[in-house]
Amino acid sequence: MQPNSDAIQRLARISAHLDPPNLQVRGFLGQQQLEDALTGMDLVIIPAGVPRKPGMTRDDLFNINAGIVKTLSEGITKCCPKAIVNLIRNPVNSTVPIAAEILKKAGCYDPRQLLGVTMLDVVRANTFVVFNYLKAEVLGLDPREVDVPVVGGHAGVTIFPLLSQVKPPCSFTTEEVNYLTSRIQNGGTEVVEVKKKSKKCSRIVCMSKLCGIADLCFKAKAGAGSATLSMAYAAIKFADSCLRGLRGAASIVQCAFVPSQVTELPFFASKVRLGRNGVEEIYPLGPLNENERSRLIAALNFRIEPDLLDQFSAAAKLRFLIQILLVLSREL
Ligand SMILES: NC(=O)C1=CN([C@@H]2O[C@H](COP(=O)(O)OP(=O)(O)OC[C@H]3O[C@@H](n4cnc5c(N)ncnc54)[C@H](O)[C@@H]3O)[C@@H](O)[C@H]2O)C=CC1
Ligand SMILES: O=C([O-])CC(=O)C(=O)O
Repeated sequence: MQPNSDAIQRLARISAHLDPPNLQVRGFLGQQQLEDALTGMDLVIIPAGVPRKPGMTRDDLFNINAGIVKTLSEGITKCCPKAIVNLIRNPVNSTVPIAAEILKKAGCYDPRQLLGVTMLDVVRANTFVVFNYLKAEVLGLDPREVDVPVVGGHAGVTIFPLLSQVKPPCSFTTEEVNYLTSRIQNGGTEVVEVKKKSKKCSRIVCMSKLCGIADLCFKAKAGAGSATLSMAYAAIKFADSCLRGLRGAASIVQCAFVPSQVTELPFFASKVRLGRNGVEEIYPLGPLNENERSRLIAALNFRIEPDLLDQFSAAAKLRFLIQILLVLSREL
């Protein structure tokens, strides 16, 4: 649904019931109110964009969503150049570099302030690990304490759970690692796709039944879009961490897709420490086991398909996209 101004005002009125009582909720609509919406902001969260349909990859959204990133990033450079930006819109792996180029062009790029939101991968990873074989219960762990770092990016094999670094320490069989990795990497697709009776699905449903969560995650949207409520949860969790960092809280660590020197890729999701300036510290990958080392090589070698390159060249008529091509060619 494209919201009209009534819908926006209704949403703002409903959201005004949220606590704390001094919270102010205001609704803005369209390009003409963009500056009013952005002026003075410390944190800008960008979920606006088109979600994928069954059969699409996140990269298929590039051409549509890149334009929205451009408009909003330009608004940020004008109205709140010091704001921390949380980019949710897909493809995160490409929209973050686009935003970086636009911010650079406007002379207000601070790599500490641009964060692609990969929190949903971590939320999924934590949940799947907790449910998987009821390990948390068996081991007497508090599920809230479980923390699975997910690094790399936010698409397919670039979503890279570090299962050897789960806290509190857990050990997994090779079968469990394969199952969990695939489930975490395909979490978004699980929601987007119409349920198929494939062998893979039956296996996962069967394993889910073992964990008492029979079929909960399947056919969730069944062709009607992508994850919304779990994304809202992840977005709030991540934004809250950014805000606590901005207020000076210590030791706020989350995973995010950020400008990076951890690998040779210019952008990479890692554990980061959040603070008054946004990303204060990017943590190295830490010790990887043999399996993770080989999977990481697969993720780093991830290439865009030739037909996607054609789409990129078509879009390159626009000047900002030419800049992105340069970034992507360096990245890929
Ligand atoms: N980073 C992540 O983990 C996740 C990212 N996503 C991405 O978030 C984006 C939004 O997904 P949903 O919320 O499911 O879609 P949705 O269709 O439910 O909502 C998108 C909203 O964006 C607005 N919008 C569309 N074009 C716009 C424009 N030009 N300017 C301003 N607003 C515009 C629409 O009016 C709508 O309210 C998609 O790109 C999706 O792939 C979704 C889930 C997880
Ligand atoms: O899969 C999608 O299109 C939406 C998304 O990024 C996710 O749910 O992780």
